[in-house]
Amino acid sequence: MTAVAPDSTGAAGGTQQQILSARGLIKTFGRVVGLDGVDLDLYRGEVLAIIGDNGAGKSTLIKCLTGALVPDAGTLELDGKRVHFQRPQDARDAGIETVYQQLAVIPALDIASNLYLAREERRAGPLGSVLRMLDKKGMRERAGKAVQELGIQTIQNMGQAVETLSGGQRQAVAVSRAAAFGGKVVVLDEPTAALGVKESNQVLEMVKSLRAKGLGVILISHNMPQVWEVADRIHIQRLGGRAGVITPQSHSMTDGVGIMTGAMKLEG
Ligand SMILES: Nc1ncnc2c1ncn2[C@@H]1O[C@H](COP(=O)(O)OP(=O)(O)OP(=O)(O)O)[C@@H](O)[C@H]1O
Repeated sequence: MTAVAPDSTGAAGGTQQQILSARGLIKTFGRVVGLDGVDLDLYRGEVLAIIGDNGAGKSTLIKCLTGALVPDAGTLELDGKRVHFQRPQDARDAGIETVYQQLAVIPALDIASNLYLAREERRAGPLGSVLRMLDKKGMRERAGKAVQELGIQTIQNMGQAVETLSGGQRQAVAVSRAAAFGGKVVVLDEPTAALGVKESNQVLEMVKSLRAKGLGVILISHNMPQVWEVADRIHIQRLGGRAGVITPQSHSMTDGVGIMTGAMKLEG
């Protein structure tokens, strides 16, 4: 399905292919309203940032998009088809990968093994035996290619244990894993929160590479300068609802914070 990105939200201007579309998502926790009817649109080859104050519903929203929570009401379409995710694996199988702040990597395993966690590739055993063997060499080669494609030059050896990597490099492994298998959408929850300036910049460069590969990227962040640097559009959550969608060109950081806190209202 091809949809035209609304001009008011500034997405690249022309026709853009919509990957993900959520309409009227509602999620309550007892009497607490997490989401009160939220719409979200994501296009191919764009970075959509989600910003909002604490408790605005950002995590609840991405959990509903990635199968970690099942919304009480609302619809989700991926590539124009209705999807109903009951668990994270459903979203992953459909092409949505999530990198949480607490990284889903196993420190003691090497990079290639982490990339292929729960997706190990096997090859035929010696002399055509029916026993299939783990294709370690093949996995390392392909892992190296995935990491290289994202422009992560600092990781040299795919056999290196992840626990010996820096924070930024670990994040890079998690993002590579998502990019190598996700195919369509990568969701990053505060990917730079625990990183220094140099490592944060590396992660932002990776985000740009994912976009250049045509993936849709959703980036939750409290770091406004980073959001204004990397996002194509910015979805603002406030009190469980979508307060508006802006772009770094249409609005300043001060405006964004104003909309987040309710000090400023978007027209229309
Ligand atoms: N499992 C839960 N049980 C009860 N209430 C919840 C649960 N998860 C979220 N909430 C509530 O839903 C609302 C939205 O929370 P959410 O975590 O989505 O916000 P957030 O924007 O991600 O906040 P933060 O920036 O602080 O992480 C909050 O009022 C929160 O207390």
